[in-house]
Amino acid sequence: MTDIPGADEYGIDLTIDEAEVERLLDVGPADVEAASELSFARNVFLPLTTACRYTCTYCTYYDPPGQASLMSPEDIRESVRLGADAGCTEALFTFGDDPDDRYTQIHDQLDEWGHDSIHEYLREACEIALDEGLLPHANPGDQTYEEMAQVADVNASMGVMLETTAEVQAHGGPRAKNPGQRLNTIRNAGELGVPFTTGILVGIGEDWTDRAESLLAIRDLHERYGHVQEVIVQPVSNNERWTDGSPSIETQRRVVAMARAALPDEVSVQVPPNLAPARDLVDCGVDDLGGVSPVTDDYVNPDYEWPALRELEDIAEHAGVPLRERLPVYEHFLEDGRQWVSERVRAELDADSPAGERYRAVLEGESLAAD
Ligand SMILES: O=c1nc2n(C[C@H](O)[C@H](O)[C@H](O)CO)c3cc(O)ccc3cc-2c(=O)[nH]1
Ligand SMILES: C[C@H]1O[C@@H](n2cnc3c(N)ncnc32)[C@H](O)[C@@H]1O
Ligand code: MET
Ligand code: SF4
Repeated sequence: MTDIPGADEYGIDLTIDEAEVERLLDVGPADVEAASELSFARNVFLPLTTACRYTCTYCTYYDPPGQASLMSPEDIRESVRLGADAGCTEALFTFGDDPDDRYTQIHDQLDEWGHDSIHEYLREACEIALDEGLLPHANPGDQTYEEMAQVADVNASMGVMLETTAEVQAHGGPRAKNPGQRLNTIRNAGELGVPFTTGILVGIGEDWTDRAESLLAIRDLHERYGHVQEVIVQPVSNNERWTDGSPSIETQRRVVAMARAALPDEVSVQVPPNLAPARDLVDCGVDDLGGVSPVTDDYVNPDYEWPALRELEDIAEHAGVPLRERLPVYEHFLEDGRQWVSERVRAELDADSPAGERYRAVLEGESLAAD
């Protein structure tokens, strides 16, 4: 057992070995191997709703009740079409947690469009993306098993950032994220066999021991289910609500090395190239640059523009490794004999359609020239 807040409540029983924590506290950039290639995905970002039950102090994304918006099915279709035309493969749905819970106007709007819940609407949104030629990757924050089960077969992969196992001020107040509930979401994905993205948010008040413990918690869940495809090491970034700054380059180098040392080889370590100094981190074990968009902003961090493909190539060149485009679901999940990908998604990958051709070109490594 651990003392992670909320872990008992959700029946999360992790084995975190003190000696492993100690080992990770000693790891630095010199102790890990640099990756032999860098991957990235081309995505379009769909901020389904700005309503959120939480009020994280670093977050500029959420709007208070009364002001929050909901993308319409027409908005969604227009955005995914733009993305498909620009050669993207991923529809990234990231939005506020349980928005219909606290905001009556969101609930009423969903009701008007014939939906009982945000997850029912998310299902329709994912169907639109699949129809228009993109593979959905949804991160709706915390999800119960039933909620995730409602959308699992229309997603190529899903995600939620663990952020941290510690209780921090930044999540404070009456509407605080609960680490137990986030771990429960990651476990639900494992139970449902959904390829999963998670990560830690660095610089929100956690200490080094918390970072090691968070990474070991992710490793423990991955060891049980084999479903974690990547772990994002995300530095918190300044915005109009958060002015406490980002972690230093030295801290980021050490935490990336710690992530690489904590996780098995098949789990990628991702840094977002718009928020992190990727060039200065590639020798610390980073092997993925995440989803970058040629058509939409990073709505979570709107002040930080996506680098162009050319800049990603520069980062890879600086590291002396090839740059490779990937799909939102990592390739080993497609090859594995287990059913990681639903019939619905598999049909799109195999389809005799322009989208099917685009997906296969990415898998065959023939995509970069198309930019
Ligand atoms: O554009 C962004 N993409 C984010 N992504 C997208 C990510 O870069 C890609 O969607 C995945 O690598 C899959 O291709 C996230 C995905 C998750 O599952 C969890 C958290 C994030 C966080 C961000 C983010 O802040 N901004
Ligand atoms: C989509 C993910 O974006 C992260 N997120 C929210 N606000 C910030 C910020 N200021 N800087 C960096 N990441 C942030 C959260 O961890 C969320 O899970
Ligand atoms: N609300 C979700 C989370 O925090 C996803 C978007 S955050 C801007 O995980
Ligand atoms: S980070 Fe996610 S959960 Fe926190 S307030 Fe922003 S949208 Fe909500």
